[in-house]
Amino acid sequence: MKVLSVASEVFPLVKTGGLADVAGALPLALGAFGIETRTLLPGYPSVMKAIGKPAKRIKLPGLLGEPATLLDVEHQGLKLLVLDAPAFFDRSGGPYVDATGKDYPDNWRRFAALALAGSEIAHGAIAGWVPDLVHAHDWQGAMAPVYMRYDTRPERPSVLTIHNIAFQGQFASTIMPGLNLPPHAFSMEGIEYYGDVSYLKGGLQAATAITTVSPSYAEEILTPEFGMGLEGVIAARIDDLHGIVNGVDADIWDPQTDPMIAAPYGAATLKKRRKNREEVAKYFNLDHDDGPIFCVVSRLTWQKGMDLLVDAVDEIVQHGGKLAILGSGDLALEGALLAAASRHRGRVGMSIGYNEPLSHLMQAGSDAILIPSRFEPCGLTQLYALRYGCLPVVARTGGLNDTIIDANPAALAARVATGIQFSPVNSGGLRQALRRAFRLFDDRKLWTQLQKQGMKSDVSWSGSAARYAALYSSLVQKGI
Ligand SMILES: Nc1ncnc2c1ncn2[C@@H]1O[C@H](COP(=O)(O)OP(=O)(O)O[C@H]2O[C@H](CO)[C@@H](O)[C@H](O)[C@H]2O)[C@@H](O)[C@H]1O
Repeated sequence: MKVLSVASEVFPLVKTGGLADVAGALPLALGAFGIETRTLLPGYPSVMKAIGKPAKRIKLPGLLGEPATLLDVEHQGLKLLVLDAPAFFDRSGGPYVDATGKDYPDNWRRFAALALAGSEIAHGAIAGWVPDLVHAHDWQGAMAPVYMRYDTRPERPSVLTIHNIAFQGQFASTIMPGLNLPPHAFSMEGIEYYGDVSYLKGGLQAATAITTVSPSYAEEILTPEFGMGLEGVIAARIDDLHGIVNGVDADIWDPQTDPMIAAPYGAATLKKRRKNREEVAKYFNLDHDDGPIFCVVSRLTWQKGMDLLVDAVDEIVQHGGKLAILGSGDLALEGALLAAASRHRGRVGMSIGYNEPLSHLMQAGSDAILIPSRFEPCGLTQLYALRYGCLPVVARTGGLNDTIIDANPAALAARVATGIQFSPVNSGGLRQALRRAFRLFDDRKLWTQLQKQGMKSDVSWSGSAARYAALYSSLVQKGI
């Protein structure tokens, strides 16, 4: 089977968050099920620089009036179709924001163009390679099923995956004439949303099936609390909704072979973690004592519960713990955490920014990772933590609920616990979870047992890739 994946970021070429990890790893895992995935992604300058000479260049008819070429290239095992469309993607700054952090004003055109290219590929733009199905990711890819639906040529099945419903790609209706869609697409059944245009809503209506990245989150987004206004649209499609938990690329995230950590180790050689722990302490200027090192690797946002972390810092320090934070995001949260770091020198350290190698070292050298998210479609950092023997302390929500087994008495007795879950997700809940973590850490034998149980968890892609493969097959067999 041939599948076209449409994503705005793909690891290792361009990453701002978990979407890139999934878009980079899932195609490789699907190979084992006889599925050949090609991934369509924007030709940002960094991507254009990183890819070698393309095997083929395929000229597309002008995309929304701009010249565009597909570069057919293989990169680290991934088959890519890089959309070389300089009017949209050749600019300094990030994938979505300019150098000052402001959204590009033409994001609506940029990601409509990406999606339109996906639809053109589905309709045979590449001679000899017509996908059986298109798999689009998040709002940036969501218009691919929309363009396919409103095309007069025969439609192919499509899947839209929601990685984060908080980002919906909502724009003023004045963009309609620029989208090259028939006027009736601006309707309840199409992309109209409270008088605006919503790419995600349009995709949810047009895609043959909808997936999200954990079973719990699939249930949560049916409620007003988590659906962010789209709960009604999703409820109407409940028969086509699937929750499939993410996996991790087990080759990249392997403490036995990871070149980004100070000392490799495995479940049988946990003592070797110590060297990584020392390096984390050194990097963050933390005291070299036995108090547990908690870490945070995250976007610093309300979603991730970083205001709850601000409230919990003093508690960590009072109990003799230490905290290493890597992240960036909301300026007020950055400021509050920096203030905590200067208030607690030697106990709290912070690195603002995005640092992939450091994130690996922190998983390898910290004792526990804190993930107090208010909502978490899946979450990947707790899965990396399981692989690295770094105990996840997580909010009981979404994928965190589905992937971590709380160290309650029954789970401890059955020797299946892999972390700590807390609820309600508020400052009190997090502080209570921290107190539990300190108690467990005091019993080193038990702590080691928890680390080992976590490291035994199957967080690979194999089970979930099988579920995607089965879904694709059923959709292709059923047809439109
Ligand atoms: N400062 C930093 N430096 C280095 N690395 C950093 C970093 N900040 C974050 N990261 C990395 O970025 C990724 C974040 O992935 P998550 O799944 O935790 O959340 P995100 O909200 O981006 O993804 C959304 O999509 C994914 C994929 O489906 C869902 O798991 C998730 O719930 C959903 O919110 C991880 O690989 C993490 O290590």
